[in-house]
Amino acid sequence: MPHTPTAPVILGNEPGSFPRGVLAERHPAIIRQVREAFPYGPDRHGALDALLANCTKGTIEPLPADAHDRDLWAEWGLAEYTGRSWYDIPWLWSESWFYRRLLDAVGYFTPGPWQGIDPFRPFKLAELDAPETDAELAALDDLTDLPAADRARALLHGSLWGNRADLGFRLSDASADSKEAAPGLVADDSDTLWSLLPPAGAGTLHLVADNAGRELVPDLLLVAHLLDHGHVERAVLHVKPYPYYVSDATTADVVDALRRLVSAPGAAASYGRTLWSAATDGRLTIRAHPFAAAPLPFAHLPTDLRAELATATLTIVKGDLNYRRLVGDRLWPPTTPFADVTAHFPGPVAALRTLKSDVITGLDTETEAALVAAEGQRWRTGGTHALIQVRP
Ligand SMILES: O=P(O)(O)OC[C@H]1O[C@](O)(CO)[C@@H](O)[C@@H]1O
Repeated sequence: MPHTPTAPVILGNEPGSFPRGVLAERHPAIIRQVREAFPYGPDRHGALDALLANCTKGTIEPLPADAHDRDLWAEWGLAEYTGRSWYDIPWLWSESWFYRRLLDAVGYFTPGPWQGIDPFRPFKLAELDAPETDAELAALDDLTDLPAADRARALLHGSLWGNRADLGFRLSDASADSKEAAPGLVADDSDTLWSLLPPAGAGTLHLVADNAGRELVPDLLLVAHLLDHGHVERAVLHVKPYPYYVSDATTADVVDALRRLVSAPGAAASYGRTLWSAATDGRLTIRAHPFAAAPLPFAHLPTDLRAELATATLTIVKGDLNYRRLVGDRLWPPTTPFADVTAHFPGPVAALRTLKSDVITGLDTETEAALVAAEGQRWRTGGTHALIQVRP
C-alpha cells in the first residue's frame, strides 16, 4: 500500500528561485505582450497598470462583487490568501490567480466590447499557422507505411515533445526553441501505458490537454490513432474553460486545430476527418470543467470530475502545470515514488511532460545523479528533458 508522503509546498518568495522569477518577471512580460497585441483603450490600459502593480508589489485582493465565479474562488481558498503577498502563498495558487485577474483587466468576463476576446489568441494562431506546423503535418505522410504499433509510438512521442510548445515559457526563455531536446527520457513507462491501451480495447481515454497549437495538434493525432485502431472506443478531451497560462487550450483552440488538420494536405487531413466525425457522433467529446483552471492540485478533484475520471481506461495528463497539479506542487525528493504521490487519482493515470519547473518525482537514484552531475539543477526547469510516468 503506497504511503502518503509529504514535502514542502512551493512558494514564490525565495530570492533567485524559478517560481519567483515567474511572478516577478514573466507575469509583467505577459502583461506587456497582451497590451501590445490589442488596441485596448485607456480604461483597459489602466486596469493592466493596476494589475502590474498589484501582482508584483501588492497583495491578493477580493474579486469584484459581481464576479460570476466568486463562490468557486471562495471554495478555492481566496479568503485565506486575501491580503497576503503573491510571493508568500502557494506558487500554484498565485500563478492561477494571475491569469484570472488578467482576464478581468482586459474585460474578458465583462459585458462590453472586449467580452470573450481571448488576449492570447494572436499568439496561439501565429503558432498554429507557423511553417513548423506545416512541416510537422507533412511528416505524418512518412508514418503511413509504418506498422501500426510503430506509428502509435511515434505519435505518443509527438504528443510528449509537443509539450515544448508552451508560449508562456518561451516568453522568459527566448532560446527555449533552439535548445536541443535531451535524448532519452528521465523516466519512461510507455510499455505500461500501451499495456493499458491494447489494440482491441473497448474503453474510454481521457486526455487532460495542455497547450494549444503545436502541442494540441499531436495530442489530437494520438487520439485519432487510438480511436481509429480500436485502442479505445471513446475519447474525452479536457480543455480550459477560459484562456489560461497564455497557450493552454480552450474549445476555440480545439476547433482551430481540427480545421487546420482537415484543411491540410496528405495524411493529416484523414486524421482531421476521423476526429471531426468522432466529435459528430460522440466518440470524441470536449470537456471544459471549471476545475481545469483551478489553483489547486488534482487531489482536490470535485466529486463529479472524480467520478468521471474513475471510469477512464486511462487518463493521460499533459504538460508541466498539470504534472504539478497531479503530484502536488511540492519540493519532493526526486526519487519519491510516482505511485505514492498519485495514489489520490481516481483511475489509471499517465503523465506526459517536458520538465519546466522544480517539481519532479519517480526518478531512480542513478538518473538523478547523472542529471545533477551534468547540469546541476537546470535539468528541472530548462524544458529539454521529458518523462512518461504511469500509475496503472
Ligand atoms: O505548458 P506547461 O507544460 O504546463 O508549462 C507551464 C509551466 O511553465 C510555468 O509557467 C513556469 O515555467 C509553470 O507554471 C508551468 O509549470
